[in-house]
Amino acid sequence: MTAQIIDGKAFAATVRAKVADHVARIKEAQNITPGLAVVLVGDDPASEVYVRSKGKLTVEVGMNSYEHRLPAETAEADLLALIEQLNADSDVHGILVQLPLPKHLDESLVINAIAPEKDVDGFHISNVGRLATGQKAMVPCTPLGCLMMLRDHLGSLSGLNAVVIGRSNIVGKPMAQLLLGDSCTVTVAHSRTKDLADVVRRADIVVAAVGRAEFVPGDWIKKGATVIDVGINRVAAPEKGEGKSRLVGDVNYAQAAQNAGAITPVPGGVGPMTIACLLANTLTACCRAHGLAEPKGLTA
Ligand SMILES: Nc1nc2c(c(=O)[nH]1)N[C@@H](CN(C=O)c1ccc(C(=O)N[C@@H](CCC(=O)O)C(=O)O)cc1)CN2
Repeated sequence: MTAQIIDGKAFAATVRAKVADHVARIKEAQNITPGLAVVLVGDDPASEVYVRSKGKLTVEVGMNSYEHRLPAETAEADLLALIEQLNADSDVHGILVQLPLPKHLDESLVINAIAPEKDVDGFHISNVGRLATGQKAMVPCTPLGCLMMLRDHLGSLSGLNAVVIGRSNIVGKPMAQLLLGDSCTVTVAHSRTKDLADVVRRADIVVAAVGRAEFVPGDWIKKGATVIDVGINRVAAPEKGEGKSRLVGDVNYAQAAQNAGAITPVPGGVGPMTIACLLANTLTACCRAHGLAEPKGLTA
């Protein structure tokens, strides 16, 4: 069997088109433009790229983009004051603080300072609790993107065995909650899971989010399973020339594609869905703030 490729780049483009369509309609009917504020502290090169891309795509879907770039040595009190100001700004419907933050800043304190209804990353403790208890929440973008791709590929997920490898607060735990919400039987596996290979071999859905290059070999994948690879790992690629590198996921793609029914590639799988879902969440936050109907198919 050679797996069907789940093209996250193409799917993300369809999500952004739906967002753009809905934004145009609320602009026309309500004279409201959703606004997203992105805060970048420091000069981490990867974060720079992601923030630039977020700003560009926000404008492309017709929303207002507000970028706040602060120096790496910014005091915590100054960052909290900026968040306070954004919380109070009615033109700003979504606030995102790009992670990771410089070491001297307390990530939890900063995230929990964002008004929960503007927390388009879904990392605020109140959104975490709401998702875990099945209440309306802002849902973290990466797991939301994975869920959208799974629903699009499989239709109903009800009754399927799903394994999430990785238990991070940002991906593993919310992913498990979302799969439970769609009536999967969910196992959350991690580095201390006994007989991990056997656990994965029973799964109809495998979500790999361990952050270790090609950690999951192909012979762990059940025939016909759907594999969602969240990992983005840069590894040396001497075959491309001296000092060159390439991106790989947490799954050995070439091997897994022999067994899986469908699989997301890296790059071009889950990654592009993260930003598409950020835009979807900003639109959702705007609709909730103004008591408007929420966009269909763009939330959990
Ligand atoms: N506040 C947040 N910080 C971070 C998040 C987040 O969701 N919220 N996620 C990551 C970074 N990230 C978005 O911020 C992100 C990562 C990767 C991609 C992506 O499209 N990757 C491409 C490959 C890119 C490359 O060539 O290097 C892909 O997978 O195809 C988008 C967004 C950490 N911080």
